[in-house]
Amino acid sequence: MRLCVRDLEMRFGDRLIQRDIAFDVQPGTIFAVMGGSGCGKSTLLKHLVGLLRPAAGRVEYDGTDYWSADEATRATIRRRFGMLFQSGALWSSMTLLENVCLPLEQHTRLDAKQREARAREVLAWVGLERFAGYYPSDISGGMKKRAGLARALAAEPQLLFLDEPSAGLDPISSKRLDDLILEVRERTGAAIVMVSHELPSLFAVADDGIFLDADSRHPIAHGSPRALREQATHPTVRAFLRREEPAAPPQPATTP
Ligand SMILES: Nc1ncnc2c1ncn2[C@@H]1O[C@H](COP(=O)(O)OP(=O)(O)OP(=O)(O)O)[C@@H](O)[C@H]1O
Repeated sequence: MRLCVRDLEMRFGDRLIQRDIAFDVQPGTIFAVMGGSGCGKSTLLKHLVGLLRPAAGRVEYDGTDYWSADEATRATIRRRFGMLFQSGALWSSMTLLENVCLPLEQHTRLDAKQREARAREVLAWVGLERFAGYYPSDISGGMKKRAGLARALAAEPQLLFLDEPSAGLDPISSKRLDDLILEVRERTGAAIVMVSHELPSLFAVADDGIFLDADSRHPIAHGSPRALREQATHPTVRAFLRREEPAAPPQPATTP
């Protein structure tokens, strides 16, 4: 499924978060949403998945404007999404298997046996087949992220939204998750939109992306994180991707 965003403006009440956002994400592309803390990355994801309505502009899926469509069409579009949100923790009272079965109950017509088979298949894919009967409290942070990814993948989404997938993980678990994300793209051909602060992850997986600026409240760069690291001229983008010190603001002239 192709995602196309045009002239998007996001507000909370009177407060402008970002404006003039425009980009396309083709199937099989991993697209990064970058920017400093509080610039509106998670808010953008919520606009893309239909949780927040844009103040202006369009979010189109395969040419259909999400917010102009009727509710039945929107629901059909949403069924093609898989989501791994920061706050979208696993249900603590359910085993990993039950957690992964849940979206299959909601979004597919598979019977109980087929659901379990599919859930075991995706758990095996993320390396958690032996832990299907465990509760989230009994596994590590990295394993929880992988279980969350399994749940997001269970119903074979065409578009996968990942909010800070590797936040809080050690470098080895983080690298493992990056490899999984690349494998997901390889196996499913899904488009993946990912919010991340983790530079190694961004450089390893993303093919394209957008950089949102918290000060000017609009995008200031567009391209793959690797290319932007080499070519971006904007000091904020360079500071973020190259860990350079931002340019010092001009100092007022001092008079003795
Ligand atoms: N429901 C809300 N109501 C009002 N303001 C909000 C709401 N959610 C977020 N904000 C504000 O919108 C701005 C953007 O928040 P958002 O969480 O999207 O930033 P972010 O780029 O994802 O930040 P971080 O990298 O720290 O997670 C912030 O100033 C935040 O305080």
